[in-house]
Amino acid sequence: MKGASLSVSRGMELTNVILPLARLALLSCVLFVLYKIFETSVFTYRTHTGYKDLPQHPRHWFWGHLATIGPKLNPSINAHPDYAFEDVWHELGNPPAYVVDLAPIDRAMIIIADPTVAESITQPTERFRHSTPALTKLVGKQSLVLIEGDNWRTQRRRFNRGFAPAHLHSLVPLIVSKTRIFLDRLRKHAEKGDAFPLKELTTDLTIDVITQVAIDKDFHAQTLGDGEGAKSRFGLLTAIVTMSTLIEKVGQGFDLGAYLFPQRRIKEWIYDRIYSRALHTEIIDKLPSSKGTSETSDTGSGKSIVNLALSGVNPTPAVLDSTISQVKTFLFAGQDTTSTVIQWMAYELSKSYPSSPFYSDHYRQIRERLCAEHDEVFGSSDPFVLLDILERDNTNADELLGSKLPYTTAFVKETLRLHPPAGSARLVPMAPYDPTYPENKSKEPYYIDLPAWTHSKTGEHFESRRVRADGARFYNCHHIIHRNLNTWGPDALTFDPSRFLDRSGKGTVDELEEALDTSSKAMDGAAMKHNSKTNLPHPYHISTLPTGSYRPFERGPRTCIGSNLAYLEAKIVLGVIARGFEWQKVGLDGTRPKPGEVRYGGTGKEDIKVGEAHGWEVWSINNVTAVPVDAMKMRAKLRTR
Ligand code: HEM
Repeated sequence: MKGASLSVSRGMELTNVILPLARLALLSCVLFVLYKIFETSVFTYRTHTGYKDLPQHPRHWFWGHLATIGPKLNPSINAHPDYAFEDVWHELGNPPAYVVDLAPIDRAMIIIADPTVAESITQPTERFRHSTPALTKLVGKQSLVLIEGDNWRTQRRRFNRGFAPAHLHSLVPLIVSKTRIFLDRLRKHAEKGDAFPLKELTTDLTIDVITQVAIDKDFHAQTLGDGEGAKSRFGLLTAIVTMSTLIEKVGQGFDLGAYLFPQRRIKEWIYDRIYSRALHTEIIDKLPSSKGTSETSDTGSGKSIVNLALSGVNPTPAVLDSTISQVKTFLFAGQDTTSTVIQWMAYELSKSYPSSPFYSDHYRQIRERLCAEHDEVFGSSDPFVLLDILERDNTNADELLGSKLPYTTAFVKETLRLHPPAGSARLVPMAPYDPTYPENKSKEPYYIDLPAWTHSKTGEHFESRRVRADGARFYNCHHIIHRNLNTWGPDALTFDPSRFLDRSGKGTVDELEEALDTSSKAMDGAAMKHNSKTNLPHPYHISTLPTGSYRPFERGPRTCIGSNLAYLEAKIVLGVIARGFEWQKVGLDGTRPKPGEVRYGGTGKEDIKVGEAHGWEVWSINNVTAVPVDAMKMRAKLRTR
């Protein structure tokens, strides 16, 4: 009896504790839902009234553009949202910018197709000293991509040294040694004659390069088998790849599943811990105080980006934490992007062989010109001799990989024009009050200037005007900007490196950048009249286009820190894959297309529909950056001369 009354009183005690807690939890949920409804209503009202002066589809009074554009952005369509944005842009008559109003599900997004509008978002202004705040979601709250203001400026300065061309050129032998392993793996596929996903090889290569360059550590991504060492279930390399699949993607709208079932967040948290801990060990171990020397390294170079960033700095816990965040960003941003460029270069080369459905003399001549340049600079005896030359003596790597290879540089640039791996997403807090950015102090509305434009279908002319656009997300859609016929001319969709050569056909990256600046100053920013009598290698040559027409690495203060490294890697690899191999794009089943037949490289039924609709062989999907849908399945054959 006594025992029974004891358990009753214990039960009552428990009820007394649990009930108030349950009530509190319920109240919090109700308050949270009410807050969300309030926030959504504010956005819905403001976006419906605020952006009415921007070109757009007809809008539903409550659902905005969700009914018309939402289905095109459905993540189950296995294609990057850029294609949907491009479709809508054509439907609207190719305006300089237009609005996609996703309220009440998500913030409105202003899609930018015109270089001058893109420039206004990314150049410094009085309100945003380092350009409009970034929006990209990336690993680590302290990531260079996410931080703002003076914090960003200090971090960027610390790391700029490690990405400067002079420093990177000193690392050429190291990049070459990694490229040799890549070459061996390619050779094996060529000997077997099998169809293989090129992405596996290129991503392993870029991971090897970026880990070595950033922290001076060789993780042997190219030689480790799956499940071994850093590629084991909880290894660093697995964490890098897994994290990139978990990051929230801009342009995919509100994900109810992620809200209700937070498994993804938990997985993200676990892999982030693994990632941070492994890097912590690497970075702390290499601190002078840990081993009594600052020159510890796998390669003995002691010149990693982290070493340079930490030299002369007091390594406080805050400094180390932020350093780890930056390294995480470099490891993430430095592999997929460059890997993708290499894949598209091989794809563009494949069009120069008769087995491609897109084969023409135009593509064959491009390849011949590229290979002739390599023959001239490196000698024609052995297609891979450039690796020996660059490894032996890197004192003139600058000249060899720069001014001596103008066509190679132009080829890489043109690949980045037609296949940009990333756009740029920015966000302006809403004035006078933004519930999601209460710290925003500005009470001023934000405006963008739309240049005059003519509707491509109706011919209707619209004068330039100033449009209120605060609270919106801006998306500089590099995919559209780089394919804009108004800017790049009628052959904008054709791969042609000559757009980037100077008059003599010999130009360096630096000279070209200079040409860009000079032309912009001389040109008043407006679209140019293209004079076919000028002596330029292409009628819509880069030097005749408005400032900011070409922006694969974005422009302004927050331009990509890794662009020099990406160019360097891409040019060395192009030197190997252009002369050394014959490329053939194949479908997922690896079979060879019949002459004139277009093969699709998708992953399922939906993909095939997407590809068929556009006549594409391969296209991009959204993996935070844009990556080829089928991991670029190819066949490679050793070239005989
Ligand atoms: C072909 C290769 C690459 C492309 C196309 C590319 C593209 C871009 C773009 C478009 C941005 C601007 C993002 C925005 O405004 O939201 C950016 C920023 C950035 N990229 Fe790259 N990137 C490449 C390679 C790399 C490499 C190799 C690294 C590092 C090792 C890197 C590190 C970064 C970082 C840290 C930022 C942020 C810079 C800042 O805000 O100060 N990227 N990149």
